[in-house]
Amino acid sequence: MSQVGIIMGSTSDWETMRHTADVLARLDVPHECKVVSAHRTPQRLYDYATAAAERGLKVIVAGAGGAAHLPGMAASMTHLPVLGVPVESAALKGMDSLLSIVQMPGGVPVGTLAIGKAGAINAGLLAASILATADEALAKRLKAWRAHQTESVAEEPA
Ligand SMILES: Nc1c(C(=O)O)ncn1[C@@H]1O[C@H](COP(=O)(O)O)[C@@H](O)[C@H]1O
Repeated sequence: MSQVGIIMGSTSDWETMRHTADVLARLDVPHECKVVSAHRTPQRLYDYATAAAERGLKVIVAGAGGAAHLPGMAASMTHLPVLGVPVESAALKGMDSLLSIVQMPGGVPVGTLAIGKAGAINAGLLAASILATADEALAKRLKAWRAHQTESVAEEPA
């Protein structure tokens, strides 16, 4: 059963959001990936967000670009933690996505990550960290990931 639901506003977001899926796969965290849009498929979003907790999901990662209302609207319909990834847009380089996601009204939180690939990677890691608070084996895998990352940073620039 999937623990993390990765949703995105369009198939065009996959190039970014695949990094979230990749991190979760490497950490052996069961997850699912769906295209769901607040704007284009509002009923699909309603059905997804309202059923998410019952289906056993623990965290939702929502990526969207431009007028990125998807993470906030998902958060409005579930008590699960929602992590928002601002996808880089062509016109405004993702500043529009970032500002659409980050400035939520008090009472409906979205944990907002950085624009683009780094945000997508960190959303996967953060989702895993949340799950690891109740999963010792996953916590060990996350610690190993960090250790490997530390070891792989070169001491010399060239
Ligand atoms: N921001 C949203 C939402 C939403 O927030 O519901 N639905 C689609 N989109 C975004 O529109 C951009 C362009 O989509 P297309 O490439 O399909 O034209 C995508 O980055 C998507 O996340």
